[in-house]
Amino acid sequence: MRGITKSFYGTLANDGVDFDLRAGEIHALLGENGAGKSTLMNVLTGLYQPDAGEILIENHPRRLDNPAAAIEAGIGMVHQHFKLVQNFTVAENIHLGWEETPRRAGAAALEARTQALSERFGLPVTPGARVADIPVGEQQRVEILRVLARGARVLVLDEPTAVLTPSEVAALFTALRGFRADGNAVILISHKLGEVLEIADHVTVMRGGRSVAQCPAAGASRASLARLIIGDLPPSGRAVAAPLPDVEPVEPRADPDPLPARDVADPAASRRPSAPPGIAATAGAGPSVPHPAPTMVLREVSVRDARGVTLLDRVSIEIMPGELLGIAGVAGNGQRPLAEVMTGLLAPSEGELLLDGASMRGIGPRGFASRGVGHMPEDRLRTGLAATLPQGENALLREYHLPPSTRFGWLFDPAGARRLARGIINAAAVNRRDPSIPARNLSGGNQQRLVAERETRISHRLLVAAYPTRGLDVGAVAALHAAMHRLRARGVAVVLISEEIEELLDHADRIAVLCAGRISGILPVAEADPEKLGLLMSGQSLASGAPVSA
Ligand SMILES: Nc1ncnc2c1ncn2[C@@H]1O[C@H](COP(=O)(O)OP(=O)(O)OP(=O)(O)O)[C@@H](O)[C@H]1O
Repeated sequence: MRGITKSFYGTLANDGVDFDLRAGEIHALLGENGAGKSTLMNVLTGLYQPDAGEILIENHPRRLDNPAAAIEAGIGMVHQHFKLVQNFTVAENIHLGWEETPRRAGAAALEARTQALSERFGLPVTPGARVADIPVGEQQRVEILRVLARGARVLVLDEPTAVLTPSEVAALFTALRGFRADGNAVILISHKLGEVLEIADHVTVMRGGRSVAQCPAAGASRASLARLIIGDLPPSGRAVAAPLPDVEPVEPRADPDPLPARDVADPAASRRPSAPPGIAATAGAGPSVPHPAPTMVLREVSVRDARGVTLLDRVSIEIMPGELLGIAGVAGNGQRPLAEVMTGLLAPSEGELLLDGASMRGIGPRGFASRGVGHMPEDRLRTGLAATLPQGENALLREYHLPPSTRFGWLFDPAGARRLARGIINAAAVNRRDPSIPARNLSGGNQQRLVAERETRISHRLLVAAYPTRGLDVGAVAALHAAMHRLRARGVAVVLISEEIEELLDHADRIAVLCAGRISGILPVAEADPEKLGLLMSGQSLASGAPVSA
């Protein structure tokens, strides 16, 4: 790619980018949120037309007017959000819209062809299974097979490991190495520097819409890559907006209803970050030390979906003030319903949920929010944001009915609302500060930053954060972890749902493990290690190694 320039309504997303890819390499494309990585790849795969610059394939200029033209030229991309038809089988998805699909072929023939492709590329799939019924890791293999089946020689992957378990990551990397050994090339967009060092041959770093460094991966370290990504100086380039000079800093929303003194005998003790009371209690605090009341209690909470399938099965947890509770487990084992129950989006089918000792029955998400419960959902674009609304309105979603968006408790104050929205956007460090930009036009990482700031602001009792660092660059990950610890130090309870054991061991006070909708164990972090957590995640109990009884 030579001198690729692409702007959106005055934002220069790519500014004269040069990018070289060689046959037989895995090339990592790195850069902070909003640096222009996805835009560059969307140009390469024919989704966007560059304003200037050209693409050369084997030294010949090539116009890629649409994704079909890119596929024709041997370039295919697997996006972060999969684009499969959930109700179709794996074989049907592979053959959909493919000109080599034989006419009038029955299901058996398509499945046999799929099986052959699966073996050829070393990507195991179940040809006859419905996509909705297979795990995310397999859905990703289907997406990759779709691209490879069409003869791709360049495979572009956008944060492919964000949704994979460690063993799925290992299997993916084996397949990518095989693809490389056949003389093909892979471009990998990633924020996970450890993985980049493990798999990549070459690295290109983007900053502010420009390509600022290329180097071999051998000899690089996490620290050296992080420095190239964030830079010693503030990010340069016109794609990154300076903070708005006229914006006053906004304070987190104050707790309108602080805990009465009798609930917390010694507020200082209960809110001491280094000694979360949940652990102090199990460590044998004497009977004379009054225990603080838990912030949230789930008692035998079950959730069933409309078809009667059990999503959560008699979950009991107490979350203490100032405690960071990690939730480990393979995604899809009840994380989403658990987060939704804790934030009022789902009502328990059975059991009881208490916040600060009071039943939350019949109280919806807005009631949870106004009592100080924030939620960073796993699906930021569909659940966390109104994608087509301006980012300023998205920033206000939790506070549009409160001052300074309103006066006298009922009168909407447009100037106050604008001030607050701009303050939130600033504090979120979103790279584009114009409040009128639709949320969907922010880069993935910047969408996540906006949700994080909006939700931590209102979390004066509890923050439920599901996979909150997905898509964030190294600097933003550190900022988010710091924000969680600040909440914890103020006595706010934090629930961190993550698939990354390291993240949980580094930040949590206790770790609960979800497996098949049940809590298979809860460990103080001092007693947890990857092996024990792995056993619990697969439904074994720690004592006997036997499966947890149903
Ligand atoms: N369709 C669009 N309309 C308007 N602006 C866009 C559009 N797509 C991207 N942008 C802007 O272009 C810039 C670069 O975004 P891009 O998605 O390429 O970043 P990225 O490096 O992939 O970031 P991330 O790591 O957060 O995914 C951002 O400022 C973004 O807001």
